[in-house]
Amino acid sequence: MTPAARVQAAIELLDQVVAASREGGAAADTLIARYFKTRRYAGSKDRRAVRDLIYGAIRRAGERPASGRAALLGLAKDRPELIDLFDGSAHGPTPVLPDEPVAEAGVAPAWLVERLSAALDGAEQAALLDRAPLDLRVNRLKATRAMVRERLPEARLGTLSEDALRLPEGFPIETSALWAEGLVEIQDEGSQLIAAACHAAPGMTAIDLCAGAGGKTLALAAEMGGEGRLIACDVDRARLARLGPRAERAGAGGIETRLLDPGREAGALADLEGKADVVLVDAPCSGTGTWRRNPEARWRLTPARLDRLKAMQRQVLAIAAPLVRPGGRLVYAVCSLLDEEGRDQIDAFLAAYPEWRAEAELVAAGRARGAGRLLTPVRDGTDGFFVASLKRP
Ligand SMILES: C[S@@+](CC[C@H](N)C(=O)[O-])C[C@H]1O[C@@H](n2cnc3c(N)ncnc32)[C@H](O)[C@@H]1O
Repeated sequence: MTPAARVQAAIELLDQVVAASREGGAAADTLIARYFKTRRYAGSKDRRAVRDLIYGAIRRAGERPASGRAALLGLAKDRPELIDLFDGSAHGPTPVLPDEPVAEAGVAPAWLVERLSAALDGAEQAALLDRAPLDLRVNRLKATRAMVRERLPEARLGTLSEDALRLPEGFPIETSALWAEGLVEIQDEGSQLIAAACHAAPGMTAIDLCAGAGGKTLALAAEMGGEGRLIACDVDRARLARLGPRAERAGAGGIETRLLDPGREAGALADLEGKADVVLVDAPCSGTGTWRRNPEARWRLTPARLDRLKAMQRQVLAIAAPLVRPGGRLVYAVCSLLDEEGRDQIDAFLAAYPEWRAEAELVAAGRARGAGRLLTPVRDGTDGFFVASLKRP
């Protein structure tokens, strides 16, 4: 592909990304993969260059742009050499007209910036759009960090979690034997800290209430060493079904799964009431802390969707609390830096359950925020999270 054709491909794909963000369509990565599946003439260098243009344009535009072309013209403000490629050549973009729309630079839509500003300064907000490294969690059921490092000299030691290794963005770990043999899992170091904050140990009963595909369940399983009861629950059948093969690869046997019926969760969990040493509530959230990995997510969020997510968070907290045994703990986490999903939810929980206590020592990272802690890309080098640990008397 010529450089101009790459720009045109990026514009076409950005059009799709913009439409998908408006209509609840597929993620940018999926759209890019689909696009190149039918364009075999594009080599790996072309794909990389187009991808780089697309993500550069997405990261730069805070508000959802009017079109793919507007998004790319926005990027050209920072990379003026791109303007020369709007040359009207056979596969390239048409020349730029006066007064064409150009996407403005920004961190996020204005309503979101206003809400993020409660907890984050400008630098912390901008870092939400940095490029993320690739973090691994060494699976203690099968390996030690030293063993893995010997086979993976490119990896640096994570500084916050004792199981973490860090690789450069884009490292093809999923094609490695280490991954196929279940010695490592892809997991942000912040997620690893959240699982560690549960203090799961052999012999315990632990419930991962919002387990999804089991990223944190597998970390809990490694802590428990196959002894005790680990129950992974979710309302999403497809996500929960992905846990089985992952657990097998990780050598984590004996994990129970429970598919919950929305609105009837408490009934399905009645036998576990007052039994859990720890309940992890990795609640559904806006994902403002994960924009480094999917920056177009900020064009998808609306105030109404955020309200629905907050209602779900209140609901999963209310489902979780009765499951905790006296003296046990509930660990609440969201990959969001909005106070309304983090600090304020826990303030409301503690007002409703005044005898419960927030634990101050929960992760050796981040900064205090209300009754919990906030992890941020700029300070901790992790995705953004709020986490709190609540002890039942
Ligand atoms: C942030 S994701 C979990 C990610 C997962 N813990 C991990 O580490 O990969 C939140 C999950 O909560 C689930 N969820 C939403 N409402 C729920 C409910 N009422 N009960 C249980 N799970 C729920 C969603 O289906 C979603 O998989």
